[in-house]
Amino acid sequence: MVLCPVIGKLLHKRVVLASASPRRQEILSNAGLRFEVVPSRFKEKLDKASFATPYEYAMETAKQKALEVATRMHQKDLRTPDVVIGADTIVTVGGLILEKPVDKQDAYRMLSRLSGKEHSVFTGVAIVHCSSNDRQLHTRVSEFYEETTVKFSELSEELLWEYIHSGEPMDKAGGYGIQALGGMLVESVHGDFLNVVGFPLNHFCKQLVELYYPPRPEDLRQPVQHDCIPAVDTFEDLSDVEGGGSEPAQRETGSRDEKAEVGAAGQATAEAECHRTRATLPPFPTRLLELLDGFKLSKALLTACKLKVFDWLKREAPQKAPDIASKVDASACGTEKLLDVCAAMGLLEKTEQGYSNTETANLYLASDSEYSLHGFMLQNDDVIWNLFTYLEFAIREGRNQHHRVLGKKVEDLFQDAYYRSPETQLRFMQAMHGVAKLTARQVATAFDLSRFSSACDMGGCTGALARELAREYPRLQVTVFDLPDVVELAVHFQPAGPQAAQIHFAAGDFFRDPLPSAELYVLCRILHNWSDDKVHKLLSKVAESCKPGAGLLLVETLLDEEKREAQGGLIQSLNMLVQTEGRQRSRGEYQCLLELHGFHQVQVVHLEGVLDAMLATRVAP
Ligand SMILES: O=c1[nH]cc([C@@H]2O[C@H](COP(=O)(O)OP(=O)(O)OP(=O)(O)O)[C@@H](O)[C@H]2O)c(=O)[nH]1
Repeated sequence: MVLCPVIGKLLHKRVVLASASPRRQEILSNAGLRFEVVPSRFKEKLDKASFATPYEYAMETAKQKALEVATRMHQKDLRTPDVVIGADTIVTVGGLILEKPVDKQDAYRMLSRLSGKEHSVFTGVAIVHCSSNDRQLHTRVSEFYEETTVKFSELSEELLWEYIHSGEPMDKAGGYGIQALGGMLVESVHGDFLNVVGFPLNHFCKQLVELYYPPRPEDLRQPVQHDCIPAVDTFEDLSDVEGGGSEPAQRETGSRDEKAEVGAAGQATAEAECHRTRATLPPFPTRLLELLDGFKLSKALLTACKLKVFDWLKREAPQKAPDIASKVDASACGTEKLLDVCAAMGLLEKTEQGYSNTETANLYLASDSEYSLHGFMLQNDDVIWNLFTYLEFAIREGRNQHHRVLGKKVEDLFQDAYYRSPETQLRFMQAMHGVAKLTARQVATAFDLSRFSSACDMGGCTGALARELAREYPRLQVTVFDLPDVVELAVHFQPAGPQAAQIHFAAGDFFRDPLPSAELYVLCRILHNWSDDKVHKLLSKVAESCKPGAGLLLVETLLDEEKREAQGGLIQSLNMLVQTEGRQRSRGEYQCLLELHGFHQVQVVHLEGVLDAMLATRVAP
């Protein structure tokens, strides 16, 4: 049901939300709006000093975000949207404009400025109506802003840092999310709460009413409240039997009379249709259909990686579809379709001259980039995709599905599945190397580890994390402990450099062989592979090898205790089910495991992305 009937005016139009903000998406879809999401690429770098007021800055940014999307969609030969909505939320305090923090220190600066004070939150909104004539894009912009004042309690340093480490501030204006943990910092709110969250829904509906039902001259003679959303019977009066054209209504005197001239039967049918639509048409299931299409998008991304499309385009760009097709040895028509989808997903740029990589593709999808995830993509395409086709069996049986994919029994997960041939082992190691390189710096710097002089990275694979630990702590000696086959290949992943002397590889099986001695043991994305029994076995071996005061650095994606949030973590749970013998665990579960094995003083830091790091200290037994 659409509460605000004017939202229904947009149901027949192609509406695009030019925003990556999940909050805006949620607010608008809860209001029954059907829309596509195309995040804007407009860089939020307007000169703040050139605006007389902060809200003008927010409105202009919102407008530029929406116009960038409208222009890009029009140019890309996608169908020009009818309406593009852009928004920008800022916080102002003491004459300063605060946007999203760039790092934890920035979040700290913002939140300490807000502590104990009142500040304003402005959201600027732009509604851009688009039309296309002779391939030219025409736009009409309607913009507005909303202000809400929020007062914070005095925040202690401890609370402030705990909040920052939760990771919540990073993608939020002013460094807090009033709708979640940040709500605990707030003493009072004056004005529209949703405006603080990122989208002033009430004002938006009023703006639509103004756009689609501008007051008639006779209304203007009567005392009419223009800032209200009309009551439902007012809307009945205003109902538009055409169900909405692509333009907002340009009400002219007499437009009602024209409707009155419609034949009685026709009017009755149209009214009945209008009532039926309003009463029975449920909100369009945009999100559901996007979820359904998710696997097709993944497969398109994986296929483009497998065909090395991004490698060819990194070498030479722009290139037309037939040229790429001949290089990747594929049909021209199929390649063009794949390239267009990649462009629509924001992985490629499409211009008259041809296709080029976006920055994301150059950074992460080309196989020779420093932070390439190409190996991880291939592992997903060749192994994980197949395992997920048996998800139903995994759910029914409660175990991994390698036996179905491989057609034989798997006794030893790594030897029989991942390392069953030199090719599968290399692909697995390349995948792990890509992910580890991307996250190693955050893991190495999550805590101050300078008190340790030796570390053992258990199952450390190619040594990507060891390298970052060595870089961060020049007096640390790191042993990478992994299976003999892994150690043999790992040298190929180790670049020469000053850290090489700090890193050593030791071959062994951590379930069977003695562990190398160290002051700090690292288990990074290891325990989630194993059953509770094996986790106990491993932790007791680590505990036995530790002297009092030794550390254990555990890195995993932690589930929340109720297993409701952290979509990434919950998907990892399914991933672990189809792929491994283990499972994702919550912070509480890990804390219990650690304490049971004599590791106390557990500290937790949430890292960017989905990982969490826990540091615990071995106490005397
Ligand atoms: O209490 C809350 N305050 C603010 C937010 C979220 O903060 C961001 C504001 O950033 P911006 O307006 O630049 O929007 P982006 O997220 O970068 O997305 P665009 O693609 O639209 O630029 C916004 O997401 C708010 O929702 C919050 O969640 N709580």
